[in-house]
Amino acid sequence: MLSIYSILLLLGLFVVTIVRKRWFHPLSKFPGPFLASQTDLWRVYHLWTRRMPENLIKLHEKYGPIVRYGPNDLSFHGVAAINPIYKSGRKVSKSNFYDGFTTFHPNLFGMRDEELHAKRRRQMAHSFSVASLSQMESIFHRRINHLVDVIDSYGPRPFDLKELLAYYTYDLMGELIFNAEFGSMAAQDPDNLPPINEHIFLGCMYGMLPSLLPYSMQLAPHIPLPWLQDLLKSRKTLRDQTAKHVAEEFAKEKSEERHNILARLMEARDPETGEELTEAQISSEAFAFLVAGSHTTSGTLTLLFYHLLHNSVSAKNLTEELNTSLQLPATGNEPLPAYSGLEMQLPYATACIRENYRVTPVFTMPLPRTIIEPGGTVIDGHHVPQGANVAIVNEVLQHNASVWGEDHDNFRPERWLDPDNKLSPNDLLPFGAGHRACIGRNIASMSVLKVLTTLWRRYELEAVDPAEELIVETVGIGEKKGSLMVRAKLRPQ
Ligand code: HEM
Repeated sequence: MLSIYSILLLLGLFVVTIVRKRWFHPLSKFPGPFLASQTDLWRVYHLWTRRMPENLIKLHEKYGPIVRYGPNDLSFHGVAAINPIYKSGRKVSKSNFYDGFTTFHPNLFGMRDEELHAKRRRQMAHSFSVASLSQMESIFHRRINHLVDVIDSYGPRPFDLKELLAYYTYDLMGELIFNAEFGSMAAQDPDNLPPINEHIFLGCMYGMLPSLLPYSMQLAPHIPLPWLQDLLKSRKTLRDQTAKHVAEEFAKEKSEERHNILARLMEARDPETGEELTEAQISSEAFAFLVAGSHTTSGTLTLLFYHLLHNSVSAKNLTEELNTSLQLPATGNEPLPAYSGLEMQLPYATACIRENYRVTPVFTMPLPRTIIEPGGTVIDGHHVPQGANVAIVNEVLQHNASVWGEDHDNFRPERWLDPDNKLSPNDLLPFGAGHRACIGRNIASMSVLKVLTTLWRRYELEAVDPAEELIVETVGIGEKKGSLMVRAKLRPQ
């Protein structure tokens, strides 16, 4: 039994800890919810609600440009914070949040060692360039034509566009990365898709409780929660499949010319040292591509189609632009136009895509950086001490009324085309910023523009429920809640 003195001592320690964290902590001058200043569990709870970005937007409206949303964590919502947080080189580094994503081997996304990252990025960058991807454009076209065939097969019947886009993206990634046929569009069975968002959820959960790492990762297999065990099993399956595809590619004769990311990575050399990537490194990167690139792209496309299907002005303007600018027969599986130069040719479609990234970005997890500069640094006019974690949640930045106006909640592509109010795409962060920005953005951009133009040009799409309200749920990656049921009619020639 604890004596009364021990209980009083524990109580005293408890109170001292609370007082210290709230009033004597290096971040105590920054406002925020009381509970957030005390425990990381506050953020875990908000992640669990699937509404973290919305809640952070409200907190910024209440507390101003900086919110202390964790004991050692600050969220910023001003454009002026982008450069010091994401573009100041070695003054900051990825925080221990990212350890939640590097379960076995470090990969480009999760690695915190900046030297290692710089080397890996040098080795990989060329494989993701537009020039390199242009040689793989036929893969995009094959996958889009398969999507078109499936939509055609529905005739006047309604179908879930969100689901088809998920199959399209997953199969695209399979062929683009591994030259493999994942077959999800052919099967049209959602159970064939790996639970990628759940992987992200688990990664964010681990990462938001960094003091429990690595115990949480070691304990997880022993926690008898069926959903957790299923998730760990499917994560292992995906990892094993990835390793198998990589091993197969390594076993192939090197003489034949191959155009896929894996083949490119096998040929890749560090331009400074000539060093190659090992099979284990490629395997862990390929796994990360599937996780980082599949649902992000299909989720983005789903939201884009939702906005266009529920916004008659934008829908009409887009139809007009595609009819006049795109020299494409509306029907038939003719070759799709090349990506290069397409954005310039289609300013309205480009504005729609940009506006979708602004109003409903999918990569909504905080992207925290730790200040490593001795003496701290100045962000948006405020001194932040060394050791603090600082982040911008892109949805928070992109719903800052002082930047985007009072109508920031509305999908209005015209805002990007207004010559009197020049907005800068650099003030958006859908793909992050600086040297850790998305390496796969060219793949995503090609997919989004090609799928949008092909489907919109070919079909008159109609939402089954034109009054459906949009709900986005986010587990670090956001997605439209529920299905996106549509009907498609071939446009007249
Ligand atoms: C619409 C689709 C996509 C979105 C919105 C997106 C968003 C992002 C964001 C915001 C980051 C920065 C994370 C940070 O600062 O911590 C990132 C990084 C990354 N993304 Fe993407 N991404 C998309 C598609 C892809 C694709 C298709 C791939 C791969 C095939 C990919 C692979 C990666 C990798 C490897 C990183 C880490 C880069 C580094 O740290 O050097 N992403 N992505």
